[in-house]
Amino acid sequence: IVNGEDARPHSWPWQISLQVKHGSRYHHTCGGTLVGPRWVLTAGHCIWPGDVYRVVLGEHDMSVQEGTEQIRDILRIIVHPAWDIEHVANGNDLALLKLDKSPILNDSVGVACLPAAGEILAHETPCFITGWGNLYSNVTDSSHSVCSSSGWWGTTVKSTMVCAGGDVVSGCNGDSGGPLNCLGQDGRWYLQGVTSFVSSLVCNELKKPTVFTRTSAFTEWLSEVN
Ligand SMILES: CC(C)c1ccc(NC(=O)[C@@H]2CCCN2C(=O)[C@H](CCCC[NH3+])NC(=O)C(F)(F)F)cc1
Repeated sequence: IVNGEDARPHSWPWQISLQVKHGSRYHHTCGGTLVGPRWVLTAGHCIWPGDVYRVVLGEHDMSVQEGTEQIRDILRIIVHPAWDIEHVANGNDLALLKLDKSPILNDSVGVACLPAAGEILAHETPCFITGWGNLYSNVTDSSHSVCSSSGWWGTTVKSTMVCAGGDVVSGCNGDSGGPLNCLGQDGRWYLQGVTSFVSSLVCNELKKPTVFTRTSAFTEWLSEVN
């Protein structure tokens, strides 16, 4: 996250760290969100065939064993069938991870709410991008019409995506797959987006806000799996 700030520990209890195994060690590669007792939603572009992953929940400071961490192996990886790493602009940048067993839900580990099918964010809805990605870049979404205009992302941004953040705060590498957390009318936080891409020049490039996969466009696919 560029121009972000340290979160109060465990204030986003559904935020997970997706870790990839290199040799005998695991390291953080992407964010993700616990969306069910045994299901994590992340970005399709985080998954590389042949790699071994694990999920760490209840994490805050990665350099310290805080006692709240829960580590789970992954039983099954379901990448969205229409995701194509060669065509990021087509969208569908999603993957569902089935955990070998449910984590213990407590103050540090919780499940995020999913929005209703087709729900479109009201402008100025309070949203936060969270993650352990690169630092140095509180966000408002830019409307689809602005975000897909020329000078901005143009036709790269599809209606199955949502833009938020931008020239100040943005997601950055390592935040991939993490949540766009937005406050609902009921006072609950909703997973409105899954961090997909930023400018390849600089994470918080003007008129290139962070682009998220809009979860409300994938309600059907998300409900299919269990
Ligand atoms: C759709 C096309 C015009 C396009 C738009 C933006 C990019 N951005 C990028 O490549 C920048 C540079 C580092 C990784 N990155 C990204 O945006 C990667 C996804 C890359 C997938 C494609 N290789 N995503 C992230 O860093 C993010 F934002 F999720 F945290 C690449 C291609």
